Amino acid sequence: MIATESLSKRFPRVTALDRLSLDIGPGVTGLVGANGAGKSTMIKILLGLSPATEGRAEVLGLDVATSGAAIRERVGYMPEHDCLPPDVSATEFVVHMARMSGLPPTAARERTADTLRHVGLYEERYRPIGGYSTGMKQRVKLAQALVHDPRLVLLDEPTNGLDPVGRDEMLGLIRRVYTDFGISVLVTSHLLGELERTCDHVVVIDGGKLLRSSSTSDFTQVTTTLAVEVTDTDAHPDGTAALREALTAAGVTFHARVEDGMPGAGHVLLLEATGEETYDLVRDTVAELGLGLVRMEQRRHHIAEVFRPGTEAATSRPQEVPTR
Ligand SMILES: Nc1ncnc2c1ncn2[C@@H]1O[C@H](COP(=O)(O)OP(=O)(O)OP(=O)(O)O)[C@@H](O)[C@H]1O
Repeated sequence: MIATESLSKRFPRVTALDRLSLDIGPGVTGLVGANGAGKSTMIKILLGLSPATEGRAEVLGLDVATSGAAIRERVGYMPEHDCLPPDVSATEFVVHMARMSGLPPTAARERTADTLRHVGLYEERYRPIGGYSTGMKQRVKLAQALVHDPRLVLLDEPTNGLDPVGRDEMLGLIRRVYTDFGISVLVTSHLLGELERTCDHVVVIDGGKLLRSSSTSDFTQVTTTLAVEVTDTDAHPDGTAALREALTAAGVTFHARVEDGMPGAGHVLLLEATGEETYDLVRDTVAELGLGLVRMEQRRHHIAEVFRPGTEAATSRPQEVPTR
């Protein structure tokens, strides 16, 4: 879908992209990086809107340096910033964009109705955009990127400004763009956690340089860390401490860090599992102490660790890439 070779973009005072070589196939790909990492610059180059300083890039087999117009016919683009006219309705705007992409009037109207329905805009689509919420505006921006039935869409920070529910809905929509319509997606974000759930492949850039490009499952392989949470009892008012003591005596190694557990339960102990026998030992020790086992789970790596090598990100909340 997208291939770049030693792609660089230098502005007078900053190198936005530094010899980036990438090969992105079909599916949903996340382009992750802190603010200023070079994500928007990359998208503009891929659309043929901004020339690279060095290197080359191809989108759908077309050279960005010479085939910008042909690329923009086949690729949808959702820009980061608000670019919607406040005085027209979503229907009028998206029909206009469909016509601009070359669709005849009837097809443009039909495709607009379908696309707005798919992004979850119904009766509101006849009201002026100026009165829309941020979430509705983001949906209109997504609809205009999809209306001409492209093979690939480039979405620049589509979850920006959305609350957690709106963000989840937008991520679900993005996933369906590929699963339901077969349109591949390149989506940028500075929130690592959200792309972990949505993307098949993740590309991480920092200061214009490629940090890592892997399938999401490679990023999130299981670790040898076991998280265990138990309840307190009358006999053991601090069940977590009792379990820790018993397991330490049995030779189990613990991570220095503990986490807060569920309300009413203790802390979450993080221990090193050497194999199946560690699970058995934990289960038997919990039973011997008469504690309640709230959870015992093998931890997975999180994409956030790319930015904090050697640590284990234990949260499932979206994690912001540290700003440099
Ligand atoms: N037209 C320009 N002239 C000069 N510098 C620019 C220009 N466009 C971008 N830059 C710089 O290039 C770097 C990368 O910017 P870019 O907008 O691509 O980052 P980003 O990862 O998309 O971040 P954000 O999400 O904040 O837009 C930044 O340091 C930015 O200031």
